[in-house]
Amino acid sequence: MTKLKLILGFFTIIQLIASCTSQTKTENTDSLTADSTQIQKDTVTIVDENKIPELEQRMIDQGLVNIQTIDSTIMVELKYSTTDNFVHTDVYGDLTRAYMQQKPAEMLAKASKILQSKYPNYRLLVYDSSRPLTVQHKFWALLDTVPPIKRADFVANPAEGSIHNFGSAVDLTVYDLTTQKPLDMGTKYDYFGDLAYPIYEEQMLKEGRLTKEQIANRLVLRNAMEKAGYMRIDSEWWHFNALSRAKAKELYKIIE
Ligand SMILES: C[C@@H](N)C(=O)N[C@H](C)C(=O)O
Ligand SMILES: [Zn+2]
Repeated sequence: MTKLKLILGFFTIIQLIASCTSQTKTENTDSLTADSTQIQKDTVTIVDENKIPELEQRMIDQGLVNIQTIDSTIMVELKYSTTDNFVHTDVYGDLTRAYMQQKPAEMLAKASKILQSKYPNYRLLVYDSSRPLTVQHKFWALLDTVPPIKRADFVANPAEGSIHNFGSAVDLTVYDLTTQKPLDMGTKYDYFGDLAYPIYEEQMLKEGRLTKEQIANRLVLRNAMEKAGYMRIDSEWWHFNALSRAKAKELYKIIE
């Protein structure tokens, strides 16, 4: 009997300790939320929403603007700030907002308006905009299986600099609010092959590798961007330049 009491007492103490610990964790979570910080996935990772990431601050200091402050309907999902990209690495860290030089950002807002005036349920979805030169070097080095002459179709040579490095190029698609999905463009973002080339679309259609609908979807994006003054490139349906590389170099400082 005494032995049984002792065992019961022992389990009661263990339960008490366990409940105290979980209460402390809940209290901590509550106070952290009130402080506008977050606990992610119940781990000890604490994100301070008020702290501006170092890369973002550098871009602000260079005069770049958050495109969503110019047009809040533009959607942003920086793929290089995730591992869902062609290098399978998060190369942007805590940068999650998209920045551009003022004029290119205004041109993007114009494209967004043009798109929505024809298709009220469509939104521009930005995958990348300003990109530091250090990241451009990484991309170039990682694609070393492709000869430099062809590689430049997919990743601009860092020796010359990408127009992204001057805050004047954007990678994007069209998002449909009705289906809650991006439009089918025939390839994923950063698919580096013939199927992504706007100049081969007619040929790909004839060969049955792209459908009429996929090409029409690309044209929805391209028409809005070109009407706003953006220029497409031959090799990637998602990439648009606000101005030439020479003009970008003349007007803007490179993002190191
Ligand atoms: C890497 C890809 N998303 C891209 O933006 N390519 C162009 C050519 C660039 O690097 O400027
Ligand atoms: Zn691009």
